[in-house]
Amino acid sequence: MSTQTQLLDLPPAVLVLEDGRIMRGQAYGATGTTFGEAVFSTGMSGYQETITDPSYHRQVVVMTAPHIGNTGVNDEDAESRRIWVAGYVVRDPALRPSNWRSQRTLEDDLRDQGVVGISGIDTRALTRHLRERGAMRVGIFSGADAQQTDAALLEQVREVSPMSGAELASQVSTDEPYVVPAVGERQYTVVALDLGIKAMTPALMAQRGIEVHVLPADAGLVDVLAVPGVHAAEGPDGVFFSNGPGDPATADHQVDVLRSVLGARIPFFGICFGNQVLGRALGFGTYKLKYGHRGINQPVMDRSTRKVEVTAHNHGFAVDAPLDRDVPAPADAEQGTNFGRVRVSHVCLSDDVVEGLECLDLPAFSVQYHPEAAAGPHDSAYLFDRFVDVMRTGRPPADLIGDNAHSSVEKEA
Ligand SMILES: NC(=O)CC[C@H](N)C(=O)O
Repeated sequence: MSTQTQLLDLPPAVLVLEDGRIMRGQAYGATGTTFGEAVFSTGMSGYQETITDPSYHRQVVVMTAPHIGNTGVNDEDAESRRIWVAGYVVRDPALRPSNWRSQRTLEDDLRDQGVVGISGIDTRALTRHLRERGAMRVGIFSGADAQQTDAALLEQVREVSPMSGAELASQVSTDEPYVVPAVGERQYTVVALDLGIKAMTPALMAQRGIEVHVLPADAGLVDVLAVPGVHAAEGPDGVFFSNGPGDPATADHQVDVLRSVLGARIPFFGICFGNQVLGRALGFGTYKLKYGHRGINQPVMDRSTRKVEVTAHNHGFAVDAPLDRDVPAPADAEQGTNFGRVRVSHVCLSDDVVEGLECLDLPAFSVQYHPEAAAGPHDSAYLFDRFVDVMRTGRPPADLIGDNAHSSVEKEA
């Protein structure tokens, strides 16, 4: 228990993992009860972007950095309209934020939005536990709710539905389509399917002259094709599938839409959930990682340039595709499609998890991590330039390596 929070006589709180491990602390944020999947994030900064990332819907996030909240929160850095984490676990929350951009404390926002958290937790021990046993269901109970027997609390946790098999994109997606205008002259029009999109993604596209038409997760091929491109004969110049919460094995609708998009040779880029949907559309499976990748310091290699990037991650599932060779898309034999060859383009250097896919015969690619880097390093911003180059030429990304070095907005800046 931290001395800082101990001094403050806060209501008690208890964290109960589905395997029976129980940790005690103090109420943080809203007081009450919450459930979700316990996962840990290793980012030392960027907590505001983390909690507002819709991909964290139904997840209780444990922060491994011991001090959280030091720079407060502001009206500019949120990645969506609200906080999505189902619960928040910290060791030593900052009692008084200090930053020129700070407008409120982190705890104010958690409390105002009804997000139940817990502080004073030995987050290092909890992280090691999750790393050894895997991500699992968890409950946080605080105030009066903490006054139940451990057995009663555990029983409630074990009734929560697991992340595997959960379809959640429709719960976080926009209800209505909206447009993010291009900065400067409009050069391309892209349809972005909102499976849990973060604000930084359309912003980075807009900076590159892209007008982004964000559509709800249940949009069909007809809706996609109804958006006219600047150059394309029919439909938009490109299609993008965003990050998002839940199990990609449930995304059958989006897989069908994407198969049609690929069949029409419309340039495609996907991030995170979008990468998993591309994997499935091409005929690969997805699987659940033991404890996932979450944080802003994961080493990934772009295998076409052999450059290593430090990258932001938030994923609990991954695509099951062979690393050692290019393969024909399994869907071609199984579904009668004609997608051609596929390559794993990016790989995580910590554990060899597939971090990107590219088609060798179609203008389509995706990454499992977050080039929009909110929060995180900017090493991977070139992928948005690669998307522009793929739209400009209509060619597979591997044909263009070298070209994209010339079109970086960041380099011009
Ligand atoms: N950030 C994301 O898009 C996450 C994708 C998926 N929900 C996963 O956990 O792997």
